[in-house]
Amino acid sequence: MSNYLDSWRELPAAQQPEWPDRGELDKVVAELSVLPPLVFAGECDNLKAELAAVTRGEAFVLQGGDCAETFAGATADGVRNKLKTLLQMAIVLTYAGRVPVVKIGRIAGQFAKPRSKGTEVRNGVELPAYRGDMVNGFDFTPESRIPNPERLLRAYHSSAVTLNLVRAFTKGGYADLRQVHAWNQDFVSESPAGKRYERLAREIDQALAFMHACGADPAEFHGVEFYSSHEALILDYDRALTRVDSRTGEPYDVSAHMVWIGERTRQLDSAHVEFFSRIRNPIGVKLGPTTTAEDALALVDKLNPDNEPGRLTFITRMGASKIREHLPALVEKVTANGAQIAWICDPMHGNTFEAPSGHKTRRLDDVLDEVAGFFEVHRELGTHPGGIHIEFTGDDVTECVGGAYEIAEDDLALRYETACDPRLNRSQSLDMAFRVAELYRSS
Ligand SMILES: O=C[C@H](O)[C@H](O)COP(=O)(O)O
Ligand SMILES: C=C(OP(=O)(O)O)C(=O)O
Repeated sequence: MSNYLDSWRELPAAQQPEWPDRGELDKVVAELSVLPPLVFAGECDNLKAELAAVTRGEAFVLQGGDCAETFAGATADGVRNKLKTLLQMAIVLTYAGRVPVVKIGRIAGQFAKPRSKGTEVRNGVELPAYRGDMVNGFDFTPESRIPNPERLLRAYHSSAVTLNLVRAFTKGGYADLRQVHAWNQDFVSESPAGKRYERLAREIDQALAFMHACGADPAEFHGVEFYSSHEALILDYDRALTRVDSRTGEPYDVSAHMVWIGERTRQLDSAHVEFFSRIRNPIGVKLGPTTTAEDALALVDKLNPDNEPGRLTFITRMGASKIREHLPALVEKVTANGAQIAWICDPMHGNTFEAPSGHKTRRLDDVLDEVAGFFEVHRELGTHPGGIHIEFTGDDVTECVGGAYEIAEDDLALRYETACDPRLNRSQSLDMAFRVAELYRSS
């Protein structure tokens, strides 16, 4: 099995850190290889079954969280705020969109970032780019930017702590449907989206009271299934956390329920695609505007040769100005080929621009327009718009412009806290959920 799982080592692997000491890396990898799994293979299979329902048009994916998690951000408040945002969005989609929602966090492992440039220049000083807390430090000093393999271990432990909190919140009463009001009790409650949410929560209360009176109180009302995911970028880490499932004898990357391949590492003959072809998790591939239908079909052949529903999700990230032009041919040809795919829309990564202040940002209107384009294309082709993949935080940050509070480019510096790309804040995320629910109902 170890040769089978190591075939990727012969192939070009983009975006890997230049570890200064290979011996140190080997020591850390050996340690990671014997640590307990973060998730169980059976849970990965459950997610695969839920994603199979998405490919059949019976459910909708909400996948989201930080662009780049940080070790410092793995606190009870930080995790609870993200979870709260996702639960609020999911309830809006379920209630207003009338669709079961598969909830997947970009959480408990999203610690590595692919970068457009290998270095960063500030005031004439050039240093290696920050590649996520799993690799090097965010501080702009030569020491902090040196890749340090000890960080792989910290990423594992930070993921474990986060997942522990997520499991406690989602199964220990916090995600109970009777808590719909509690998720809305802070700064977001005063926003227009927060007020709209409160009205919806009151309707849910009434529906619950009615069902209770009828004697119905299913377990699904008292907790939610919640899954973890990240971009499996640093192959030494994800390989070290791959274990053979004792039930089936099949290998799973047990660092997360779902892992995805990024737009920058999805080449057919790349180490990433090879590694992913060997694991049995549900997997995603990001597809940008230059993807051809032939590229997508070749990925289907390599990554899902048995055409297993729920195994492969395509996460398209075209940009608002390109999606209506580029997505139709992809979806049409892949569908004509009979491939079982869950199609989901990442409306963030194709819509980033630099504000005059130098902050990377995104306009909420562009984000919503890409989602609208995604629904239009699928409606036109008679295929299923299967979900959204977004970057958000539970905090009141000012990183994306627009929304009901009209965050302007001049406001970005007020609370710009992301370690990499700009995220939607709580009320922008809720705004988005209402919009997506409307689009879903009318599609
Ligand atoms: O999150 C995605 C990428 O890591 C990010 O967009 C890269 O940003 P960069 O273009 O600043 O390197
Ligand atoms: C890097 C990312 O996206 P993409 O690969 O689509 O650029 C990401 O989602 O963090």
